[in-house]
Amino acid sequence: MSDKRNRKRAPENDRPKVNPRRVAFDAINAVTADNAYANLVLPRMLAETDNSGRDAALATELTYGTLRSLGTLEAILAAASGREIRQLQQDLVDALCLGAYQLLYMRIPAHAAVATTVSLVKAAVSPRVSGLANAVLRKVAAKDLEQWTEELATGDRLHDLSLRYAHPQWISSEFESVLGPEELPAALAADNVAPPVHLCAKPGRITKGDLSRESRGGGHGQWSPYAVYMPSGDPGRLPAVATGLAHVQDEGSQLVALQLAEASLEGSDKRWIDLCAGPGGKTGLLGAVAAQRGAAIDAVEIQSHRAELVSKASRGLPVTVHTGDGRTFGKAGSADRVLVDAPCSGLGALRRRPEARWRKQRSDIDDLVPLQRELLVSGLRLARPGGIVAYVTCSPVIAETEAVVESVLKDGGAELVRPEWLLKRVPGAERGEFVQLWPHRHGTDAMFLALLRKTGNR
Ligand SMILES: C[S@@+](CC[C@H](N)C(=O)[O-])C[C@H]1O[C@@H](n2cnc3c(N)ncnc32)[C@H](O)[C@@H]1O
Repeated sequence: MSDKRNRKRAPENDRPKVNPRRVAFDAINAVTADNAYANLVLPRMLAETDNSGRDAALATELTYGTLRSLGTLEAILAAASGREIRQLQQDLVDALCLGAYQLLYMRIPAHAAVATTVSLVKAAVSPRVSGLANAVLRKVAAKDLEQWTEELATGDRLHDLSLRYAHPQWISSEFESVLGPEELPAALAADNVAPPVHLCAKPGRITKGDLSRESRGGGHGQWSPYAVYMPSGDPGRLPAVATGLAHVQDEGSQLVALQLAEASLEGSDKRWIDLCAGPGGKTGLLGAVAAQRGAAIDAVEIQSHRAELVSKASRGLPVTVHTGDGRTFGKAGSADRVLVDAPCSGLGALRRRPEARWRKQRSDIDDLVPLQRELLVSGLRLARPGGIVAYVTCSPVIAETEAVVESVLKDGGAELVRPEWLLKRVPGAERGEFVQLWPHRHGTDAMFLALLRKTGNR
């Protein structure tokens, strides 16, 4: 076992300097062995080991890149070692994947990648298996990624693409069902590129220009009127973010929230409900828009710690946060606009969460669909006749997007509305009567939106 759990935090001045490969190994091992999330565990480890600048960038590339490519790396390591990868101890697999990633995906010379990984295995796994590590990595180094993926290709198109772009085959298949075969490689490739941080300049609180200057030249977003791209650095350190004038939010998430606010509506427009609000990105943006229009929002979140995040995200805005179940919340017919940003598989945000694709299973989606359906039904119950409901997921998968909407529409009392505002701004976002954004087309997460109008009593 690695000794990471025993490493105590040393006083500031005599903290041990830990090399970036060891930090990456510890982070990868925390993800594979302890189910940690890389984006939470790595920044903490970097801070604890005083790694910053180029060392931190190297540790981040090694950790994120290795985790993203795990399935492909394991397949190559299995072929190179001539054994099932599951037969090896987890720490050794992690170190071998880290070494293979450097050999196949980075421009690190083979002798350096092999030597540093063998040293790491000696120190962090066991000297007994360093010979095995050396032999396996030398075999991996004998071919480049192209040659390995050709060697492991089966001729099954989806299998071969999934291996090449490091996705589980079932995810490739789900994307293909929406996109078709031609665009699939681009969609898979886009998941392997870390996106810039997207900021949202809350309307009426700070301008895009001021936020862009504060974030040292972050460019204006392409689609959302409030988006600023932050090229590098910690957004939490920006005064505008620290004081709540701006927040971190994917541009696609901004667009779908704004589409709810921009949908045309006759009659009263004062009471909005955000039915699945945590952690509060959309509530923060919609709260700022509501403040400008004299409307108010009830934000509902079932998990209390996430409800606290919503309160923080909407400080100073006309938002009341409720910890509760969106399926039973509120009075029927009481809302003018309702957002149902349903819990979903998150397959539209794989580029942000390096390990996520290997953790999810198709059955997770089947488990979510009944809840998604109930939340949408509740959203329609809460809307007044003529009121607007936006059903949103951060996933393009048919079962949790259009299939949910179509099954709810069958019950009557609602009709689809064309999301005009968004479709005019964003070319290539039309998916039948719905919106579908994509990382490879729009540089946003793959957000889905259906806009519905309540036509009668439900
Ligand atoms: C996709 S996230 C929402 C993201 C959020 N709208 C934002 O933009 O930051 C879905 C949220 O719904 C919450 N949730 C799950 N089941 C719920 C329920 N029955 N009622 C209310 N919230 C629920 C989850 O805890 C999660 O925080």
